[in-house]
Amino acid sequence: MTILQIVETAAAASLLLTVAEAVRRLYFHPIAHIPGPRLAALTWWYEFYFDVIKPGQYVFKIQELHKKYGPIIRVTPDEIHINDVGFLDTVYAPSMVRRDKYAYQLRALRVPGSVTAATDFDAHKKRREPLSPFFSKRNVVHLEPMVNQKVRQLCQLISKHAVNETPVNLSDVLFAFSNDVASNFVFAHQSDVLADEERSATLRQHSNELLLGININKHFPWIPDFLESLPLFISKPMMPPGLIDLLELFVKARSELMEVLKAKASGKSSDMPLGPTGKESVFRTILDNPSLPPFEKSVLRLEQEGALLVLAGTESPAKSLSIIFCHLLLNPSIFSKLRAELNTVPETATWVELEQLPYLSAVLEEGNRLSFGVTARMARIAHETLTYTPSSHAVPQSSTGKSYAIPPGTPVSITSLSAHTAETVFPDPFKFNPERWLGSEGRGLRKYQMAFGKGGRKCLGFELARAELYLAAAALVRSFDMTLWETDESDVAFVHDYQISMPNFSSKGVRIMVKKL
Ligand code: HEM
Repeated sequence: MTILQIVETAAAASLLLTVAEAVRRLYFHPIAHIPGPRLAALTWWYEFYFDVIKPGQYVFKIQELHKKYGPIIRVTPDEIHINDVGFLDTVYAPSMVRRDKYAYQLRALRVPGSVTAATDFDAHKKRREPLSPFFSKRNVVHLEPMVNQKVRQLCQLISKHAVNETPVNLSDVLFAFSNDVASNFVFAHQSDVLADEERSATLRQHSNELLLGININKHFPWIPDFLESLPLFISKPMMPPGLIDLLELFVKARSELMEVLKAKASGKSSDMPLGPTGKESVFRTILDNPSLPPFEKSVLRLEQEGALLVLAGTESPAKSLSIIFCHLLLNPSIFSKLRAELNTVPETATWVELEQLPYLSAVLEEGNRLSFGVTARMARIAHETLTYTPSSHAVPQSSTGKSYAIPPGTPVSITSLSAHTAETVFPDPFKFNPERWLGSEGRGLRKYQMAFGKGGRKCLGFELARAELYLAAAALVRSFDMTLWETDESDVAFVHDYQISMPNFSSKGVRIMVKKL
């Protein structure tokens, strides 16, 4: 056989295989009966187009596709999306129901050793269980003075701008605030990004740049794999600054871990008051856990766990608070009502006391709803056949009411965009309207709040995030008169999906002018 014949045979064979696979996906695939565009069923390039070429748009395209194809659609060759909040509890089932995560989607995150990246139900449970007491409400209450100290520092920084009559980039300083809180909470050390406003701005910008690469990581994981496999002096000039920051975060997590290992080996105990977990840091919690096997305690895994906890704990609380303040300042009557309610409690009110305030709680719920939490599809995989029958919340309303069997092993998701804009539960969904969360009807809406996820994989940092939101929002509203500066609603609008919501690329963040009260 000549080389030409070999090439021709190989080309013919691969063409034949491609056609056979296309036919399988269209007609013989276990989800071939699910409606949707033929291209999405045929190839992941369809998703790639709306993820990367039309940047961060697939989540919006999916909403459009539902209008044409109904409340259940096939969004990639393997995956289903459902636009029906009546099905939320089935997809994001409670923690005792076996649901796996979808490995393909986790490629975006690049922290395989973290709790959030454990695809298998049992592996996830093993990782999450030792962490849970550290992130419990009791332990967050114990660490509340640390959060309060950061809130005071935040207020002092903003006060300086009041004196100098200069604008504050709230997005930057809130990023520094939540980064410090997350680092100090996880590592039990004193991180102080808030002390340096310029550094805060740079870190937030780098973090944005890292997020902008996240959709490419999912489609082409070999690109960051390749970069990371090279010696740093070669790869560093090619890396986006956010990836360099991430690698530095791994190094920081590793050095924190080494300190903990040293203290553990020497039997030295902490001189800090230890609180309900009896553990000083998250690493100590994991290392002392008797039921975790040694490989779960390896340095490589733990540095990824530490880095993920800081990353997850930084972006989202900062984003929610920026969104909340932008809407409060666009709606002065809501701001005044909130301040009036806050003035009914002493300035020293604790987080648990602030939680009793209905209007503050409603403002935070509404801000979290419009933050959309994790905006990417967070698919879950059931081990049993699921049956989807459109509920009264299905979008569009199904005229046939036809049921669909979803075979075991199929990734299924309902995005936070679908859930938070469901008109049957959130009428006029893009309006900032805290009133909708008030009273018993308002409380009933909480089961549709997806900002923190739902079920066994719900946000681990939920209580810490709530403490930050209550304490920071209350302090800022009570301490300052504020107006937006060169900022409008478009600076907090959900325009691109990069795992979290992003506004127009030209946005500089939420900026305000302040007067100290
Ligand atoms: C407003 C603030 C926050 C929001 C909106 C938020 C949102 C979310 C969401 C939606 C998930 C589920 C992701 C999924 O299903 O794949 C999640 C998971 C997680 N979050 Fe948060 N989060 C916030 C704050 C925090 C904080 C402060 C921390 C820790 C310091 C944290 C740590 C985590 C971790 C470790 C997970 C993975 C849990 C697991 O897989 O078991 N989050 N978060």
